[in-house]
Amino acid sequence: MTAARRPLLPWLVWGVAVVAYVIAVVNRSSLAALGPATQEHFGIDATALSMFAVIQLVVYAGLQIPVGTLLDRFGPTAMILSGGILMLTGQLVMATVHDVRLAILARVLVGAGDACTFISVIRLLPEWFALRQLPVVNQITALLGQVGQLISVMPLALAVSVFGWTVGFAGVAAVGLLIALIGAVVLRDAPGRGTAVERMLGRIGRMSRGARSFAGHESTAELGAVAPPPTELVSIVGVRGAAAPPAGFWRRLRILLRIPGVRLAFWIHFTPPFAANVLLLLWGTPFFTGGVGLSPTASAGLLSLAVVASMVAGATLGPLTSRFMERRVWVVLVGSCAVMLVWVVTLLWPGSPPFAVLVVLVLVVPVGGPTSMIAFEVARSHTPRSYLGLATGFVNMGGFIATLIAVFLIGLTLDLQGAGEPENYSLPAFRWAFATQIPIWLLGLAMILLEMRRTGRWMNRHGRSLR
Ligand SMILES: N[C@@H](Cc1c[nH]cn1)C(=O)NCC(=O)O
Repeated sequence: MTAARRPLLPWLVWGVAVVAYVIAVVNRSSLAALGPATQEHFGIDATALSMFAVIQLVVYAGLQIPVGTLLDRFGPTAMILSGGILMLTGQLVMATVHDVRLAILARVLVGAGDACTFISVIRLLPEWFALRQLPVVNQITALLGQVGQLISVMPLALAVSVFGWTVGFAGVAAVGLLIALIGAVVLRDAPGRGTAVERMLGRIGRMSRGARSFAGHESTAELGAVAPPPTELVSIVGVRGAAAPPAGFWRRLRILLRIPGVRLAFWIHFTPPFAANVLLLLWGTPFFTGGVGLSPTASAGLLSLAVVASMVAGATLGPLTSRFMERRVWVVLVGSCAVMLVWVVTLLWPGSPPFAVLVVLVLVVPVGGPTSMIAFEVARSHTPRSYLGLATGFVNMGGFIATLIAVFLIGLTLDLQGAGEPENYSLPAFRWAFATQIPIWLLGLAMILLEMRRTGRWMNRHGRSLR
């Protein structure tokens, strides 16, 4: 095999895009290990502190559709770089202010930059990798983001405690600036397209012009706004209205939502991951310590095991869904049912669930995170190329909406039982609270089955086979 048949540039572009995503995760979780330091720095209570996290999540989820629209207009490189600049500006504000209102503005900027990054990276990959490689590359991308979460928190907490608040956050901003500068000279939307610097100078370099992707197609730069489907992106012909002249935002959204495969992808992102997010983001520690009565150390051990289980599942599911692409929606159904089943067994266990059952719980529930990545594969198979940014953003909202609903219902159910404070936590109260996840799974599973049938009929009509 010649060097020309094994292009290096896709790996280089992917490497820089992944580092940009890891930095986004570092920014996202930069307050995770700094709760007390943040309270002291701004003089705020725990409720105000939790507002930082909630605002950031709401900004992230709320911006997915606008960012997806901009992604289709300006391309992944511009969006990844803009995201990086927004996040580093947010961290510079965080580093320098003492006013809590400005700190909230800083978190809004960080949330907005974060919202630009993941879906842009996911949108970039089909331009550089072959259809069979994508499930693996997508999973490794998400998996490395998790590593970022694991390794970023400690160094930042250490930097803040040794060098102080300002230097710690300015340091994060400096790393972000470095990656943005590297991104400006490495990232390219597709083979044949220039880097950000080349486009600014109006001169596309030789490396960019001669670039080849693993997708086995020549440069897509000369193709029209809507190219043929070289990586199983659906042809525009199959989508009513999409071939019309450039449409406004609402019309584009309506056209997209008429495609059953896109709706199927949304529910695939909605159903499997929320239970893992609920455990890891908020309710894991209160349940294990206040509900089951474990020590904080045992509880932290279980949550760390959950992160490892999620990474192992990602590394396994990538090759599996690449090999059995035609069965990928069944993988989602089986994965979601397994997550629900293990929770039902834990909730119905007579008395306090033994440690072994909790170990099974934290090994199975996190599988939902990587399973939800299949949503992006399904979305890509059903979306015209010029709508793929919007579709990716729309689909990426699914898991976040389900997580916000579950987190809210669990808190509400605890409050309604008078068990909303740590001193009132009890196992029966947590049983009812976690049982509120069941209707969310049932809704998601029912919608997946419904949209699967509709997608099947749509595919028959348009002579397509991959669901
Ligand atoms: N489904 C998650 C990614 C994931 C993979 N494994 C565990 N989680 C997702 O969509 N993430 C979006 C993001 O911005 O990180």
